[in-house]
Amino acid sequence: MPKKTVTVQIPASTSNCGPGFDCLSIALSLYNFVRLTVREDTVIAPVGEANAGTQAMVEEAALSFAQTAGLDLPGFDYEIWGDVPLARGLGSSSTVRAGIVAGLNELVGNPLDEEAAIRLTTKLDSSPDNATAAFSGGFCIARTDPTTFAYQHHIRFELPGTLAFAAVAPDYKVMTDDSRRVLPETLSFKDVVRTTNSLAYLVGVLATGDFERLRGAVHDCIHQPYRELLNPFGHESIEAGCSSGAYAGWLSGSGSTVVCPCPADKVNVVLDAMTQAYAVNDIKSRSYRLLCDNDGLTVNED
Ligand SMILES: Nc1ncnc2c1ncn2[C@@H]1O[C@H](COP(=O)(O)OP(=O)(O)OP(=O)(O)O)[C@@H](O)[C@H]1O
Ligand SMILES: N[C@@H](CCO)C(=O)O
Repeated sequence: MPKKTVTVQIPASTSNCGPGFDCLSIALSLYNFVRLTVREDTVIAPVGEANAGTQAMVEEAALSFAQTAGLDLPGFDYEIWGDVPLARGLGSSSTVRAGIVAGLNELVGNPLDEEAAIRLTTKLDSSPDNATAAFSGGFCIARTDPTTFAYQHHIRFELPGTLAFAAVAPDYKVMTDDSRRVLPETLSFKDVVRTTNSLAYLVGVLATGDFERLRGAVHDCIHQPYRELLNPFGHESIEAGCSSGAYAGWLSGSGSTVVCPCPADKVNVVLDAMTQAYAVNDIKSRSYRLLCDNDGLTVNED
């Protein structure tokens, strides 16, 4: 094996973007890092402490990578660090899984192309939206198989630095599994029509860059309303952001972070308003001034 140590930088992402459930995602300028160093034996070991959950997540990703690539599993030491908050809807679990897959792929000579690596990460993480943005960067539209929901392909385009993303992560966690359990089995025809219209319009606006057209146009009736109980004051925070100059707002992924796309010169005032909506209800929060990451994950040999 020619390479011994690689470090992968992986962007966070805000998925769904309101109406684009499980298919839209925007990579963000907030990062996690995964460093892998090949060992002489077959052990997979953390550098320093790691909890059992993280160890299991890394081992599962490594085993699946080896099976998919048709290779013997190399032993390696791993380190994971970065700024993406856990269980806050900014794709933290996807960053870790994508980092392991991309790092191992590089160490063994890149047997998987990007689409195969995204497919594997989606299989591990069940989030085609987050996985696509983590690898490709930019604004991504993921296509999944209509029967199995397995990842197929994606389309991506870049977003400019004039468009900022005000993100506020309240001081409570929401696990994706819990947030999917509250979703309904069936939906009303009107709710699907409303959401589909908004989804198509949102993609059109982001593709053409006339962001003013987002105002009042981004609605979701198929998952956000059902997730409100798990995300107290998220709706109020989005409303406050929109009233302070944001173009729109949505629950990021499965929550708990809320994100408002806004003109870059308004991001501070928007963030203040969004944060205040939690503060008046005695909920602490962390705010992030972000841009779209148009590069996606990068792999560097140390
Ligand atoms: N940096 C990390 N190190 C170790 N484990 C992590 C890390 N990031 C995420 N995880 C694992 O993933 C779980 C969170 O995954 P989950 O899918 O619920 O949230 P998320 O990825 O932050 O949100 P979303 O998928 O909605 O964007 C954590 O509880 C932890 O077990
Ligand atoms: N699209 C996913 C993202 C979370 O991983 C969801 O909303 O459940």
